[in-house]
Amino acid sequence: MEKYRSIEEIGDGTCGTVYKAINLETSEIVAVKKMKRKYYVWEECMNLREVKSLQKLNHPNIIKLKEVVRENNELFFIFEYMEHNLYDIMRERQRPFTEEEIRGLMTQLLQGLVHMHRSQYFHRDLKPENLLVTNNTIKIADFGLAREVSSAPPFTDYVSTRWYRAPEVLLQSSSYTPAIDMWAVGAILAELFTLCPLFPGESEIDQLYKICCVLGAPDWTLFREARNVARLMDIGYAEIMPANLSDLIPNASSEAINLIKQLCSWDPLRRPTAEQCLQHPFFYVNTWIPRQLGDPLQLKMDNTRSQPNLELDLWDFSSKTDDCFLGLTLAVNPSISNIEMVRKTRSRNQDLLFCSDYEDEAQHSVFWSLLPPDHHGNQAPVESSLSLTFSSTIPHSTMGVPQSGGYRMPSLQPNFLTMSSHFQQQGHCR
Ligand SMILES: Nc1ncnc2c1ncn2[C@@H]1O[C@H](COP(=O)(O)OP(=O)(O)OP(=O)(O)O)[C@@H](O)[C@H]1O
Repeated sequence: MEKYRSIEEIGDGTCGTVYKAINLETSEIVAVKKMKRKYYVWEECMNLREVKSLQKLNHPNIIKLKEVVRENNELFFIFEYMEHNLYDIMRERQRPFTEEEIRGLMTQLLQGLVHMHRSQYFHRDLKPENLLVTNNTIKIADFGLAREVSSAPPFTDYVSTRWYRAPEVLLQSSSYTPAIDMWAVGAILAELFTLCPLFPGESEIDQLYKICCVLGAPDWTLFREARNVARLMDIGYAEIMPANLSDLIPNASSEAINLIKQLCSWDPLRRPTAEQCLQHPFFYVNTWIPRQLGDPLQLKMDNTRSQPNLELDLWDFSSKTDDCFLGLTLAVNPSISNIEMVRKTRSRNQDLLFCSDYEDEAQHSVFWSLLPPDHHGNQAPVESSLSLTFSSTIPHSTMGVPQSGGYRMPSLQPNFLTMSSHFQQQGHCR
């Protein structure tokens, strides 16, 4: 890692800490993700989903993995650097995005997804934090959970961010499809309009409940797992009527509302693919006349937007060794359900998101706050240091000698480096 000097820490995720760094040989600014767990053998690194998937995915809207370096049993991913993530952009935003801006972002996201799904991968953890943005270009990042479509179910090792989690995953279906990414796209699309998450569940049950409040109860004749909703939530789910999405997202055009509705379908089979989305009229609207914002719900510009907790599904924890999260010791348990059922009063409308009528009583509504609370072995001796370069634009260092444990991929060019503690000396790495 001696050719990289870290500049600042820019992200701290579940699997790794991300630093902005400079390549001293080329002066290129990069993002270095230092994985939190140790990696003692090179094969283990190359089996990581992030490596396996990104190595195959080459698209302008998918983050580029330039190099993988293992040094002192620590693993570093070198990515192209992006200036922002969509979460920060939304949090800091003072005014809503225009529909034109949203179209631009969504088109790119969908194009990246078309490529990913066509390449037989699905992401499984799409969320605003994993969408990186520089100069209006958006790129999908964090492939730590990516899976091959063809890989055999059951998929029991799923760890994703609750607010963007598809109902079939919440309902513990063990064989889900790329349609779970499309659900997340629907939730992100809605959020781009309101700058607030559409389904800010505080626990898995609360998550399902909030989905019910917006979509209404699922039709179990069409969607097999739907009957679990009633069992899990201990409610007569048939009584929950859908909310009017146009009330929840008053600044969205009818085309946008229609697309969100399709993407956020209970039944994964009803969700459009990324390719189909790009054909949706939402992407062909030239002019749009904003609707009157006279609804009880006013769009709340909320800069104190919080992050969802990341949950580890500990009872379903995979025994597979290639999962980056196996090294984690931190588990955040789902918080208890905190559904607030209040009477619909004008005075609270600014802070509350209207959800749906409840139990057929017109004056009763279910709300949740638009201002959720903030929550959001011994070291083995040094044996080798090596890296793989994924981009031909990076000059290869030829220092050092190949180690016997070195792993060579047919399509990649190994780039062996001498061991160095230079990167760690910057005081950023743990
Ligand atoms: N290439 C990059 N350029 C700039 N910032 C980045 C880059 N990659 C990641 N980041 C920042 O670091 C954060 C964490 O990165 P990443 O999601 O890859 O880590 P993680 O440990 O897998 O996180 P998670 O907890 O979401 O699984 C991102 O949300 C983003 O803000």
